[in-house]
Amino acid sequence: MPTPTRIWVIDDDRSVRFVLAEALREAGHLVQGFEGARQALAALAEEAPPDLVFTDVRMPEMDGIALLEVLKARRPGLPVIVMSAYTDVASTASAFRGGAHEFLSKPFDLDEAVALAARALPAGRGGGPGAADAPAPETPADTPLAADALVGETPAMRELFRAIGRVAQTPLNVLITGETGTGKELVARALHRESPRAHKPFVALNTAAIPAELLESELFGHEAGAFTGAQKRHTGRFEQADGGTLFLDEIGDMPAGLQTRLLRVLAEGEFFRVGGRELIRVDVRVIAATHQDLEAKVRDGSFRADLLHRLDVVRLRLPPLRERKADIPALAARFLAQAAARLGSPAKRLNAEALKRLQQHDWPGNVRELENLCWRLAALAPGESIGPRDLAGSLRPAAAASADWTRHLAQAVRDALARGETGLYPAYRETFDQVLLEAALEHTNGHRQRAAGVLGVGRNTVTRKLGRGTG
Ligand SMILES: Nc1ncnc2c1ncn2[C@@H]1O[C@H](COP(=O)(O)OP(=O)(O)OP(=O)(O)O)[C@@H](O)[C@H]1O
Repeated sequence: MPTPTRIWVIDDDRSVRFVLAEALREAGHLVQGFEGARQALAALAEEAPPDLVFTDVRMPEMDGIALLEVLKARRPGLPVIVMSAYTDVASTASAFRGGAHEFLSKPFDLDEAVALAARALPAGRGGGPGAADAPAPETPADTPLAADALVGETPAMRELFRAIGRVAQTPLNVLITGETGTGKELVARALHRESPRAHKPFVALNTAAIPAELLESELFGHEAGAFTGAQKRHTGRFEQADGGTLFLDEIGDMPAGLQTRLLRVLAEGEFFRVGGRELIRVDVRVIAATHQDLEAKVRDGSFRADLLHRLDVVRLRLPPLRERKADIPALAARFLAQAAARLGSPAKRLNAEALKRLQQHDWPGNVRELENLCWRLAALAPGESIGPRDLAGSLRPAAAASADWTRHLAQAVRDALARGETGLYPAYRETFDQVLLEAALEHTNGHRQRAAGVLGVGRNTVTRKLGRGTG
C-alpha cells in the first residue's frame, strides 16, 4: 500500500482550516493544520517536510507570500498552493512570482481544492531532500498595488487575473482578444508590470492608428535619408522596447507586407532599420491585441497563419462588460472616485436605482463607455447622489453610443470585397433591417406595434419586413 501523502494547511481562519483539512483527509491524505506561518516553520525545523502546502495569504505576523518565499528557499521542489480572498493581479502575480504552484480564490469549492491537491502532488511525490539543493528562485521587490489596477470580482475576471499573474512570469508572447474598450491595454500593462521586465520600457503601438506607409519605420526605425522626409535617424518601437515589452494593439489591421516582416523579426529577434545596413538585435516580449476574429482573417487570407501562431502562444480573452455586469458597481465607484480626485470635488455615488439602470444597459462600448459616463456624471450631475434621472440621455442605444458597429460593418464589407463578392448592397440592407427589427422585438417582448414605435417606423413596415424575414 502506498504511504499517504502529507499535506499542511496554513490559515488563521479556523473554519477554512477545518473544512479543507477534513476534505483532504477524506481523500486519503494525512493533513496537519497550522494557524500561522511561524507554527508551520517551527514544524519544518523539527519534522520531515510535507508533500504539499496550502497557505492563506493574509495572516497576522507573517503573511503567506513571505512564508512561500521561505518555503521555496528551503524546499524548492515543494508545491505550494496559495489561497486568498483577494484575487487581484498584484496578489496572483506575487504568488506566482514567489513560485506558487497554483492560486486558489476564496471562497472555493472543496472538490476543486481536493482535485487541485491531486494534480499538484508530483508522481512519486517529489520535493524530496535532494530538491533542497536547487537554487532558490529570484524574488524581485514587491510591487505596490498600482493605481491602474484591474477591477473585477466576477469569476471570469478572477480567472483572467490568475492567468495574468502566471503568464507575467514567463517570456511567452501573448494575444489578448476582446471587444473595444474591454481593457486589453490595461491587461497588457499589468502583464508588463508584474513581469521580470517591469523595470524596462513598456512601449505601445496602435497599428490601426498609424498610416500603413509609416508603420514600418515606426516599428523598426529608419536611417537618415532612408526616404523623402527622413532627415534624422529614428529608432523604432522595437528598439525602444529592448529588454521590455512591446504592445501591438489592433494587430488585425497590420498590412500584409508588414506581417511578413514582423514574423521574421519575431522568429529571428533581429532586423534592419529602414534604409539601414546594421543588423539590430533586440530582446522584446510582444503582446498583441485585437477585437477582430483573427482565425476568420486567416481563412479569408488577410492575416498570416504563421504570424498568428507566433503571437498566440498564450491567449487571454477579455469578456465584454455585458457578460460581467456584477462588476459594474465596483468599476463605477472606482471611476467616480478617480474623477472626483481629478476634479477636486467630493466623490459622487450612484443610488440603487441608477445602478439598476446601469445593469440593464448593454454597454457596446464596454468599460470605456462606463468610464466616460462616470466622468460625465462626476462633472455634471447636480447632487452627490446620482439617480436614474441623471442618467437620462446618457445610455444611448448601441448604434448611437458607439461607432464600433460601423467599424465592424466596414471591415465586413472590405473582407467581402476582398473575397470578390458582389451585390453587397441589397444583402447588407436586408441584414441591417433584420438586426434592428429583431433587437426591437426582443426589447418589446415580441410586441410589434411597440417595436415599430421604438424604431420610429410604421407598424406596416415591421409586418412587411417580418414577412420577408420569416419567408
Ligand atoms: N477591469 C478594469 N478595471 C479598471 N479600469 C478598466 C478595466 N478595464 C478597462 N478599464 C479602463 O477602461 C478604459 C479602456 O480600457 P483599454 O484602453 O485597456 O481597452 P481596450 O480593450 O484596449 O480598448 P481598444 O480595443 O479600443 O483599444 C481605460 O481607461 C481603462 O483604464
